[in-house]
Amino acid sequence: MGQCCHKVQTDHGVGLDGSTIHQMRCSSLISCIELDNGDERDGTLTKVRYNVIFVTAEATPYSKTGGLGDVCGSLPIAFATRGHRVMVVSPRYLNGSQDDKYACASDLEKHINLSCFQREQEVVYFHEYRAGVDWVFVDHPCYHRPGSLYGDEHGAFGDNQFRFTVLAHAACEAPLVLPLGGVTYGEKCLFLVNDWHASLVPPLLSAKYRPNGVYRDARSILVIHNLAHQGVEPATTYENLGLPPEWYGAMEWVYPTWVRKHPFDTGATVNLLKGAIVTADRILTVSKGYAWEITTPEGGKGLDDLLSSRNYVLDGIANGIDVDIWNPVSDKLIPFNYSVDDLYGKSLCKEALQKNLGLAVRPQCPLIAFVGRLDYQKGTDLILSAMPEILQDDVQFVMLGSGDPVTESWMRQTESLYGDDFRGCVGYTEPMAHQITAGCDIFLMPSRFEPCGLNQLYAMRYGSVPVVHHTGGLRDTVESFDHFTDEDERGTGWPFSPYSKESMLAALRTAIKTYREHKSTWKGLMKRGMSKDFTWDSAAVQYEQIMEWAFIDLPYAG
Ligand SMILES: Nc1ncnc2c1ncn2[C@@H]1O[C@H](COP(=O)(O)OP(=O)(O)O[C@H]2O[C@H](CO)[C@@H](O)[C@H](O)[C@H]2O)[C@@H](O)[C@H]1O
Repeated sequence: MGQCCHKVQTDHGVGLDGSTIHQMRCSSLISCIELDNGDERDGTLTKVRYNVIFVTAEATPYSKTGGLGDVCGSLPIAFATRGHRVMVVSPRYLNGSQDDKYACASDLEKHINLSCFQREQEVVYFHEYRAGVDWVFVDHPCYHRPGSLYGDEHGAFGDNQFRFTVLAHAACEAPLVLPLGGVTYGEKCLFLVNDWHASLVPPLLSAKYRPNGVYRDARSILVIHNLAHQGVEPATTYENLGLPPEWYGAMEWVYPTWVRKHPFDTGATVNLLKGAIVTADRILTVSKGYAWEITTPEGGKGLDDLLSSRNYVLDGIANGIDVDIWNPVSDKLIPFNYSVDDLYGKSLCKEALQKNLGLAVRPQCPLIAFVGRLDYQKGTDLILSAMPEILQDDVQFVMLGSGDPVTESWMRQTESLYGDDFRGCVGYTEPMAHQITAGCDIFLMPSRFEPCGLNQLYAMRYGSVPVVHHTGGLRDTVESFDHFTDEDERGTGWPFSPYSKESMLAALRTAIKTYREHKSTWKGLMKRGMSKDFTWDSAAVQYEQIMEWAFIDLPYAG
């Protein structure tokens, strides 16, 4: 650790509850965390310190397929900055091509046997202490294989239930057995379990640990980043989970009759996310809008009744972003830096992007971008169907993403058809994502549903004006601009509704017209977006409130 910028420094001190404080404590109100680049980050200290255990399948910079990785890579650091003791437990994925990401994580030489899948499964823990956070990686041969985190070119891995059952069991043991910095986290901790991959943690606390007198002082919060993925497997796999037989009801989920395949199909499954919804002490989603949507039949993906029945512990907190990584003032991945007070660099970024993509360098031509996973959720079908009409206008359009093979080949075909105006970059790299976000004028995000969405936040921070479907977190984070009523003083973009090609085209046309004909209005939109507070700080304060409530209530005991 480097020298702290403040006066008093207690490196690896001992907290009120006897646990080790790794970060520098500078005064009673400010804490200071050293970041990867050597910079320090200051934060206001929390009033109550918690031992927080994030359990997640992804955490940048180690692993990422989407927004879950971004959130679990940056929110833990925000918590640590506020004075909490924070551990992140995720798998140690080795796929042969990016294994160096774990190079700084050392083997804790702690071999633990976990009881699941009818035998003892041995795991080992690796650990890196970085930016005030204990990053703990669960090592098991099931995480060592080529492909992405959840599958390969043949589809999802067939043993994902096994892989994430192992993760949940290992995460439950970690606070008890790992003396990080010399002291374990202990039983009085708060598990923040993210999505279905980590969802077995709350049932394990309730069914396995608490009846044996362990974790009676712990609490769990389920954070739903995406309800579309629930970890559903045949009911016969229940015995693999390492839970007592009498807890089957908490995990069971029965498909409605119309989905069943044949008359003897009972529809019975085990659903890991459902198990967590039943047993977690609190439930959070990543925006208030999505928290409401998942209690409706349209947005509940079959779990709306259950979620409604737990409405009193359900809440939404919009994500922040890593404002150090996504900062146009200092971003090293973009060719020119700029700020809200000096936007000249943005026009240079646009020029560089046009050159880089082989598009005509035309400063006045509106450049529209889409960056995201090519997935049903992201509404790429709307873009596909509207593209001929979009390109009738004098605009340029760039798409970056990978995923659905049909959309990928459509992107290649469209590029060969509309080579002058359209670029379809199949794949995903961080430098390309940053360059497109900085270089475009209009950022299109027509997601069918969007729990929070990060790309619209990145876009606004980079002065690119979002046009989004009016749903979930997009509705919560993009403030609608209306030049008739707002007199150019409010609004950061154009949310459109309903979900249709026509309404998306109408919003895009308004954006294009504003860009072309109302330059000062456009600048206002850019500047208001860039000036918004996207830091994790306000989200972290809201999380603390939920944690406080979780500890006031008795834990879920069945
Ligand atoms: N092909 C690709 N491969 C790898 N990375 C890619 C990629 N395409 C895009 N990305 C990147 O992944 C992130 C996507 O974040 P989002 O929040 O928009 O969506 P995602 O649906 O993954 O996350 C879910 O979780 C987040 C976090 O809570 C919610 O914001 C969101 O609504 C919810 O659907 C961005 O950093 C983006 O640039």
